[in-house]
Amino acid sequence: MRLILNGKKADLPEVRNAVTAQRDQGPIEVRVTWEGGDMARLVSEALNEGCTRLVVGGGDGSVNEMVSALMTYPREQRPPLAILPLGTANDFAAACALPLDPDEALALAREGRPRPVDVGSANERFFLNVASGGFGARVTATTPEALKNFLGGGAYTLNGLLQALSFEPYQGRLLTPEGSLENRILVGAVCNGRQAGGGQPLAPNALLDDGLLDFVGLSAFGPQDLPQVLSELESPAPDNEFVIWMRLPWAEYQAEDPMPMNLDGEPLEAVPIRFQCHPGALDLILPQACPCLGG
Ligand SMILES: Nc1ncnc2c1ncn2[C@@H]1O[C@H](COP(=O)(O)OP(=O)(O)OP(=O)(O)O)[C@@H](O)[C@H]1O
Repeated sequence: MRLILNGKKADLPEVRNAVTAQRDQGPIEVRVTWEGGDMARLVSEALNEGCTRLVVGGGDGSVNEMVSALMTYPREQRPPLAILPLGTANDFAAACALPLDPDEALALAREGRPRPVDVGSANERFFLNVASGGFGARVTATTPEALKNFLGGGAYTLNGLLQALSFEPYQGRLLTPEGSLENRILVGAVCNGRQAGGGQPLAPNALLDDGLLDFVGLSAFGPQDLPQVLSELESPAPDNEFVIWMRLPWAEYQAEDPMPMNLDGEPLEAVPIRFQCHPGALDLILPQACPCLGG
């Protein structure tokens, strides 16, 4: 088993102790990144040396780098991957109920059963967790709570929704296998995992192994639409007018101007953007009781 660790986290005593303790159970080789780009090189080295199980130690950004590196290899050459969550938010790991304790995470990495999971892509870039767009791409302390939480199941506030009225929406078209949808979107997300932005549950029912991505979004609305928006937030349905909920294998966003996107924490600005689900593209080691697995 080979652990590729984000160098930022390499000195954490709990990581060192966990590796030492787990070495009683069997060998763990450790490699450490120094900067962006090292992950791809270390993955290449691991595959050349015949590694049969990889562990990525870091936050969602490191997981994304690992997945992006693995996706450049043919499916049969991608070894099972485990996650040692060491980020601040660890949104992907948290939604998957992965152990946050390094000892437990490494034990699961060693003993756990690999499960095939989907990987998402936006143009030529990959994401394992969530691609968020519009205002969601730049979720900061000043983002109105309603936009951060609008799909979070009641976490939004009426005041926040009123603030959303002042935002300039992104005018575009979503081309899907089921047809084309003209939209003026305030915020949206394409979800393989369930949560992003430090615990925002954007797609609380998304599954990692359904071969589909959850497209969620909030369309621009006027003051007169508020009751309708509130009722759609309460009970999301596919035929909603303002709150978008769709499960699709792919969709393409077309627009005059690019919408800022954020793929597992990394920025992307492009038009068009083709979102694609790659079913079962990766074997991930997940807990037995992972809520994000359907099959
Ligand atoms: N030794 C290092 N020191 C600093 N940054 C590094 C190092 N090695 C890799 N990186 C960078 O770290 C980033 C990913 O880190 P990480 O996964 O911890 O991010 P994150 O999800 O933003 O985590 P956090 O939640 O801690 O902010 C990548 O952009 C990568 O280029």
